[in-house]
Amino acid sequence: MRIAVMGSGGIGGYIGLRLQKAGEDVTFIARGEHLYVMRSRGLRLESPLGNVSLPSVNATDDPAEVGVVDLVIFTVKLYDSEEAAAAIVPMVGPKTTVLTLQNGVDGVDILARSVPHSQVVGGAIYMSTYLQEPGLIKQISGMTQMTIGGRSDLMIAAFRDACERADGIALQVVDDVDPALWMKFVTLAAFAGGTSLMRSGIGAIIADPEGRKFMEQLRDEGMAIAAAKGHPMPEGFVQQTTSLWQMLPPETQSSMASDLQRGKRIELEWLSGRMHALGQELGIPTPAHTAVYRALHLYANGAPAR
Ligand SMILES: NC(=O)C1=CN([C@@H]2O[C@H](COP(=O)(O)OP(=O)(O)OC[C@H]3O[C@@H](n4cnc5c(N)ncnc54)[C@H](OP(=O)(O)O)[C@@H]3O)[C@@H](O)[C@H]2O)C=CC1
Ligand SMILES: CC(C)(CO)C(=O)C(=O)O
Repeated sequence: MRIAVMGSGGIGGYIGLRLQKAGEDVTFIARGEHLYVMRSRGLRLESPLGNVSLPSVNATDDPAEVGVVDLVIFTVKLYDSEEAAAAIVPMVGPKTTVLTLQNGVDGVDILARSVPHSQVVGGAIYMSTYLQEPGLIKQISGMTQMTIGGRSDLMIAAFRDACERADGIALQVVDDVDPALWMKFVTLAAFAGGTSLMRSGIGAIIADPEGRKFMEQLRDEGMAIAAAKGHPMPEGFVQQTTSLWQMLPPETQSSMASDLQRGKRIELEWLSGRMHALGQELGIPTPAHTAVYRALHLYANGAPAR
């Protein structure tokens, strides 16, 4: 199958590399220095699961040059979504499926403003990867799980076969992905908000009684919002998140926290910002998410000038 990866950073670069290694025809859409390095030296992965090197990859910054593909894997940050969604249109024919693996619950709707809603599939991915330097993806834990929708979609069936042949991707395909998206949203909005605002790995936060309370508040607010939107968290969710916080290596923090530390833009608007907005719409108080949103808003577009 012909696959294009729109946004070849931590997640897109990782999935695209794994699929090309498994024999798929992959084109990476990228820009800047990363594109230049991929074109001249290929793409590498450093991973606890084993390092991988692709000396040669197809990479471009121009989706029109690629033409129509079978599957677009959409992995730009949420703040780049509107522009990137408009840019993929030349790669989307009537039989193309567009799979978003973005965090939050807005990815599908943003894409559906540029391509037909019926061709967009959502997915929730549990993985920790980032672009360490141009041409080099770093994976910092062995997590490889993703749950995506589109069980009756032919392109998703082909994608599932490709993932089975590939290393380092544990894929589950379901009919209705909304429960998985909302569960990740509630979990991640708390994790990203807490580790970003408290500037620490999860271990130190939950060892501190007030830090732990704040994490619990973030989680409980998310659960109330999700339930009011018709997506209650499953039985045992509270215990599950508590165990997750305890099991993760103590230094673990979210991708939003590491973007914040590196002075990059952050996906605040679609995580705590979305919880805050939904709280206002539904009349549900979200004091912890609102505090995260307001306190980090100054940094949403990258480190402010001093
Ligand atoms: N990284 C992780 O561990 C996880 C991330 N996620 C989610 O996955 C999504 C992607 O995150 P992540 O992979 O970390 O993001 P990255 O920033 O690592 O990668 C996104 C890439 O897309 C590029 N890009 C953006 N717009 C365009 C464009 N128009 N044309 C070409 N390239 C473009 C960016 O380039 P540039 O740098 O120049 O802007 C960047 O290289 C996010 O929603 C994130 O929340 C989910 C689970 C875990
Ligand atoms: C918590 C984690 C690593 C899980 O995939 C994540 O989604 C993120 O940090 O953005």
